[in-house]
Amino acid sequence: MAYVSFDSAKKTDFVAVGRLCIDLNANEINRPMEETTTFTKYVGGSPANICIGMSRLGLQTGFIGKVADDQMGRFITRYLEANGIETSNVTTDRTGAVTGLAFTEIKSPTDCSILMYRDNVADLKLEPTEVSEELISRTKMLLISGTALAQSPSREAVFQALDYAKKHGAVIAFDLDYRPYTWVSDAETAVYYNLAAEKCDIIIGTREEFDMMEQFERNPERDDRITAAKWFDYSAEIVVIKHGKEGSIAYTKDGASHRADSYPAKVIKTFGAGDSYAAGFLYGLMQGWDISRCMSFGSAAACIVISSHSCSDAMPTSEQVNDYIARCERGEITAS
Ligand SMILES: Nc1ncnc2c1ncn2[C@@H]1O[C@H](COP(=O)(O)OP(=O)(O)O)[C@@H](O)[C@H]1O
Ligand SMILES: O=C(O)C[C@@H](O)[C@H](O)C(=O)COP(=O)(O)O
Repeated sequence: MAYVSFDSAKKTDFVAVGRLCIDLNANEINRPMEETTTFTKYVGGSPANICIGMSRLGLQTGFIGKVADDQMGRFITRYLEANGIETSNVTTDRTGAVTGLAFTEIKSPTDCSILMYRDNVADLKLEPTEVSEELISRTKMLLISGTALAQSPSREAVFQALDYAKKHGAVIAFDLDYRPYTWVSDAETAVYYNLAAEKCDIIIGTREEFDMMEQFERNPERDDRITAAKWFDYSAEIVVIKHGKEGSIAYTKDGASHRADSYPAKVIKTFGAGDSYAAGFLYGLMQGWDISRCMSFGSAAACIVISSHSCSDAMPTSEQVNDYIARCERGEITAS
């Protein structure tokens, strides 16, 4: 059964709005940042990673965002273009804002952290007037990501994109992508996350991200079913709650739930799991697959990325994901 339907007459499959940044991933893995001296540069930012993932999977994609007027900004735009992503709505900041940097620390496969440099970043300067209604009008699915709600004018730009998506019948997906350091207060965070989530058809987040959104509500047992049920009174058709290595659970508006285990992986670092899972899951929905198959495909995509050094550059093709699932089924891959 299809929980969301896509307008096949539209030319563009998928557009993401929000953060375009740089990841600098430690080359010396299994070491704290204090002892790390070299890094490899990749395009980063959660919505950018998801969009790159969708493009690798073979979809027609585009991005709505803002980059700094510097070498890093041009590196990002060129990488998107090289990956077949339409950049007509990637604008360039003219105020001297900088590119956001994420330095990743890989202390062990399970102990990873991210040090973000995000003062005066270009991605949060996207203006609502810069959001292209024309692009959204020809797009089957729009993805928003929570960090873009952290500050004006990017916050208003996201709400403008949501308005255009509603007006033109695009399916709206929300990857919660909660990064505490971009926000001023917990209350402000919860209020804007909830306002945006009300408008979305598909909501994907970790248990901890939903906990943040529920700080004014009663869910003492942190019950996934209670979390999901709230959103079916608004626009949601599917709510996915991720539990790291423990897998994920998806609830649908008809009251059903679907659980997916994770696949084994030789983990290098855990970041990037959520972005690749989202790309795989949303791609599956666009193919008309049932929810369990979408979750399984997302889970395998996540394993490929966490077994790799990068997030964006490691986003798999559908052949790679299918091959990974087949190898797991044959018992050829075991956990690290
Ligand atoms: N250590 C792991 N081994 C195998 N799969 C994992 C692991 N960590 C995460 N995953 C997969 O990635 C998905 C998303 O990961 P999760 O950590 O919940 O999201 P996020 O990266 O957004 O915090 C999980 O549902 C699971 O399928
Ligand atoms: O989102 C960022 O700005 C950083 C990402 O590019 C980074 O690699 C990462 O943290 C991925 O996040 P996840 O998929 O939620 O683990």
